[in-house]
Amino acid sequence: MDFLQYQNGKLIAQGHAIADLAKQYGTPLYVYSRDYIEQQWIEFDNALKGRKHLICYAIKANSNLALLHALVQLGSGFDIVSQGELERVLKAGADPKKVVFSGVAKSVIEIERALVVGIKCFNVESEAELERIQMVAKRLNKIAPISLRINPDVDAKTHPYISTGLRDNKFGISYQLARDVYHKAAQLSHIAIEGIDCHIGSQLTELSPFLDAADRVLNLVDQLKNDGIVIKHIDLGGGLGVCYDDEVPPKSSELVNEILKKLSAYSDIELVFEPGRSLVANSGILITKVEYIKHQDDNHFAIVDAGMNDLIRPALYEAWMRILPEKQTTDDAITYAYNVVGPICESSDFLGKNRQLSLQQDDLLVVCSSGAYGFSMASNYNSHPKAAEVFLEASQHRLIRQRENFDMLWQGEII
Ligand SMILES: Cc1ncc(COP(=O)(O)O)c(C=O)c1O
Ligand SMILES: N[C@@H](CCCC[NH3+])C(=O)O
Repeated sequence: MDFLQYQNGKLIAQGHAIADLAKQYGTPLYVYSRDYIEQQWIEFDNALKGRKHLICYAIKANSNLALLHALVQLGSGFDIVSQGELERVLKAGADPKKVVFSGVAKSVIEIERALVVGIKCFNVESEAELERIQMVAKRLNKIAPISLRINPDVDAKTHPYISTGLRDNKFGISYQLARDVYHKAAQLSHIAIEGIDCHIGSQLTELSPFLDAADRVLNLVDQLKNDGIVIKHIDLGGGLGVCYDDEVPPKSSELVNEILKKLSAYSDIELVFEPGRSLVANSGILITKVEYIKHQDDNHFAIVDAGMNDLIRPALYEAWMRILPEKQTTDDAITYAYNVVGPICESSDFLGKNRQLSLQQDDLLVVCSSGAYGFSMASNYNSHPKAAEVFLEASQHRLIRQRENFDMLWQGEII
């Protein structure tokens, strides 16, 4: 991670000592570099210069309002999957005309709200959803802009839980049916066909699945053109992977360049991307404190104050995330192969296994690459208040979400 390095044996994030951040804000603590996020967004955007385009950041990756506001200021659009996410982007100051709405289960109320605020487009995931949008739009006397999310049946070559473009996945409309559903959409009085969409999965580390999916989408665009159905934008979703360990995913500019080559004959069509992880994962760290060390039989446990309630990726996908000690390990240090485990009463509650570390009680550890699908997937399981979040902005840092207190834990409950 570019913004983390050791100086005089201490871990520093963008000029700030991890130990000082932990002291000021407490642990567990999420810290994000605003500069890093802006840099990723600008690189993506620059690669698309000269082409009509929109980057719709997928806010499920990290939906903190300060982070969203930073992207609003850059001119970003947003990909949302619920009314909660819609309200978040509006609160952060987003232009609804730059918001695309994905997700397989849009309710009547969600559709109504999106129509009232005037979003750019619904990414429709089933024929039944299309009918519902028509029904709601007719009642409100509005025209609903739509894309069909195509399930291209392409193997994203990623973890099965985060693969979304295979025929057995619940997402999108099957490639074989899509043309007929477009014909149906064209007949509906309160539907305006705007685009076509696909998103085949997350943490993709190769270009070929993106290109295969794009081929299938373009094939459909051609067929639809022959049928007299005009597609104004192509949305190729998100999914670009990041380096957690030794992966070498394509850069956003590489992905964009290859896609632009494919789309050279379609220069009048706007290009939309929905990156999430690639913009934010490596902007973020989770700082946690060692509560206890336990050497038992052949096992060495570092029991820390952050668990699967704060960061569920290791428990859910056995995801490997780099863990760095705040104090740099010296050559003569005695190390053990630690399982770094959290406070939660589940055996799957670990942040990392078999990590060679030299540790003592009260030491700090940093879980790298936790800017995406970290806090946004956090829960209050075992009644732990959620962690605080901090933004690093150039040489400053500031709180962007206060640590939850106990009153917040039972807010809304009735005895
Ligand atoms: C529809 C849609 N768009 C975009 C994304 C963002 O994906 P990623 O964070 O892998 O870029 C997702 C999540 O996988 C998604 O479901
Ligand atoms: N939560 C997943 C990514 C899911 C993407 C959403 N479709 C992860 O942490 O890798």
